[in-house]
Amino acid sequence: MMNYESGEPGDRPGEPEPPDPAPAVTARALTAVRGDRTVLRGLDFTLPAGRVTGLLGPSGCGKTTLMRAVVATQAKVTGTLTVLGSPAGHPGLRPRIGYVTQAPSVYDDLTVRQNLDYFAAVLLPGRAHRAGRAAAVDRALADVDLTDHADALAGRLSGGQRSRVSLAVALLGTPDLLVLDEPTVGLDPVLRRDLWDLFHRLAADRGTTLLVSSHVMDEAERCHRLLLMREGAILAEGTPEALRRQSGTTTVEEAFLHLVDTAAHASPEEPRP
Ligand SMILES: Nc1ncnc2c1ncn2[C@@H]1O[C@H](COP(=O)(O)OP(=O)(O)OP(=O)(O)O)[C@@H](O)[C@H]1O
Repeated sequence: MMNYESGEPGDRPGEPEPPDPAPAVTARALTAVRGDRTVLRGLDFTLPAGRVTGLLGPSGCGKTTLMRAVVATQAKVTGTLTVLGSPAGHPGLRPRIGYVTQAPSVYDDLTVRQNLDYFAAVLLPGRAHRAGRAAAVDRALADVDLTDHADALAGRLSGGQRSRVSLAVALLGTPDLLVLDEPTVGLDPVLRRDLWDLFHRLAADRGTTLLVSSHVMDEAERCHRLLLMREGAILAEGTPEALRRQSGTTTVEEAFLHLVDTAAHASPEEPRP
């Protein structure tokens, strides 16, 4: 069921890209300090609406911090950050953004369906929404391919299944922006492929904007666009194809390494903050 369903050009990575739509997120001079370290250093980037943007870079480069800034859970952030037309953190954005952290947030002593029922009740309280809640839960279960496990206790699921319950919770409210922190970590290749298919289906069919982090470079090829990060800075931004072409390489991983070398030669003495 997790297949591409749209025939629009550019929906599959590797196909000709249509012009980027208006940005769903725009960051200018985005800086974040954690402890006594400047973790994001004056970032400029955009996330086009209705596209899957991959946020790639080595462990510790600041991917989670950038995501936390976008969903406004990160303290000590400066610069300008506009999300879905409002400043990041605007109360009106809360129901429009889904955020899935690296640690699955599920109740182990509840079944999969009970977990979703609980979060649906928080999102859509009251008797008037009973039918809407049931429909949202059924749809989210189907989205993540867990309908057959709806009555299983969450505590008895595999790691990958638990992550998918977390993702289903984030999908309950039909978010316009979905921010996913390393959602495919530890998954087998088939599940990874199915999840990426789901991400593309959400973008193509529902117009959802997705920001998906990974430190595995081979996932880059699955994205419409990429933000390549290193040491708190954006090294490059563009389609996988454009990044490969600009650096004269055949893979995004080689492009990344080329960009790292180029940056090192451009500023060999640059001090680290
Ligand atoms: N609470 C904190 N106080 C101080 N420094 C922190 C804190 N949390 C994270 N950091 C530092 O901020 C930097 C960026 O961390 P972040 O979690 O954003 O990186 P990441 O790219 O998401 O890493 P990973 O891929 O391992 O999840 C790291 O050097 C980390 O050590």
